Amino acid sequence: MTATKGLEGIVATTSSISSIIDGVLTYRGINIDDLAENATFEEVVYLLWYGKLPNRSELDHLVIELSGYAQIPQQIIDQIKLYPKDVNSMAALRSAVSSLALYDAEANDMSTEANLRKAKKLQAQLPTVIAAFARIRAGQEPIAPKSGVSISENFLYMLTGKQPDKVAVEALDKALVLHADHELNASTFAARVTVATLSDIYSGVTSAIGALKGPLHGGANEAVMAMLEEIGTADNVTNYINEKLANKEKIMGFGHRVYKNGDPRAKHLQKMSQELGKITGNMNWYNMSIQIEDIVTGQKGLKPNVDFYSASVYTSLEIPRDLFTPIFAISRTSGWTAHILEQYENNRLIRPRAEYTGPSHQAYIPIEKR
Ligand SMILES: CC(=O)SCCNC(=O)CCNC(=O)[C@H](O)C(C)(C)COP(=O)(O)OP(=O)(O)OC[C@H]1O[C@@H](n2cnc3c(N)ncnc32)[C@H](O)[C@@H]1OP(=O)(O)O
Ligand SMILES: O=C([O-])CC(=O)C(=O)O
Repeated sequence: MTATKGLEGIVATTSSISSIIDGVLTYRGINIDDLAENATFEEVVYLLWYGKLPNRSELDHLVIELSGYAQIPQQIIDQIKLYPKDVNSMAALRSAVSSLALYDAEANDMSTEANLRKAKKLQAQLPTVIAAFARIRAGQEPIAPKSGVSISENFLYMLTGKQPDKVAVEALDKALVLHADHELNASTFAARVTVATLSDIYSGVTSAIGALKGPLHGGANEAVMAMLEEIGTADNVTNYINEKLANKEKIMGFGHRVYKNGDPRAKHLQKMSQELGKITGNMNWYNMSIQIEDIVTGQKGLKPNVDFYSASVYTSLEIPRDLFTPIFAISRTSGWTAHILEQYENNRLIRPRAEYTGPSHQAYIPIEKR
């Protein structure tokens, strides 16, 4: 038995949800470029769950259904109020989502209908949890979700208490479309491993949130913004990046396990970053990002991934830095739950082997002789 470090190149499951073939990403066979240009997030959520695009009435129904599930139990709000004010936002989300199961009477109902319903509740409630967390730590009361409104609009409304403008809603919605699913990424794999024991969907999504939190995965978008803030202005970019590369440090938001010639999602986020920079009148983050890309791609051949330009996009939307990864989780809940439902449909316990590298033939030494 020989281990493959990081399971690189190992095909661990079949899936009909999303594919990355020759650098092209599709959801249910539809190119991500088409979805980014044309689809709303709810259309993509429907596509991932049901395997086809919704017609008008199916889409309208899903928007109403999701907004109908968006309210979170008072006990979750009370619990968030007890969290330390400076707690890590992904740790808060992980804890709150785990707790949602405690207040769902069908949390352990494993029927297909109950699991789809719980996928909808999770998709609807994550944005409410994150907005409530952000307001509570700022000393404000949480705002209840509106009914009949899209996830993007509702999230920005619950976060700020104001009706968000159309540009912001559309930008967030496109970002959610772009982050919704990505084959067998680490957090989706974590979700599938968890539910393959026939554990419940809340456990699967909680595992996934824990995996997404890390800076080698979803946590990179926040790390990118921390880097941009540390650099400060375009004048400092060259020295900063050259020094990092010389020290063999990783530049967050670059590189990918699967894409070696570039992440097809990055160009959409780059364009959004530029457009939002023009609208807000602050091109600093975009200009710095372009300069960083030139140096990192020029010197290392590494291309930006989905996390790189999403950092400046969310900053232009005035979203606090530590909500970037939770927003990724809002989007990826659609993919996680689609994969969990697919796993249940054709389940087998996921249990690989390890190549043992420890000592062998060791004698047991009685404790008094050690
Ligand atoms: C949504 C997402 O999860 S997208 C990914 C988000 N993560 C990041 O942006 C973090 C930065 N990037 C990385 O750490 C990596 O590129 C990963 C985790 C995305 C992929 O990792 P792997 O496929 O395991 O590649 P690995 O880390 O082994 O890198 C291979 C080589 O490229 C280098 N490299 C990879 N990424 C970077 C980077 N961002 N900056 C500098 N060098 C890099 C490594 O140092 C390594 O060099 P070496 O062979 O000289 O040791
Ligand atoms: O697929 C991966 O390894 C990481 C990624 O880009 C994603 O999850 O969107």
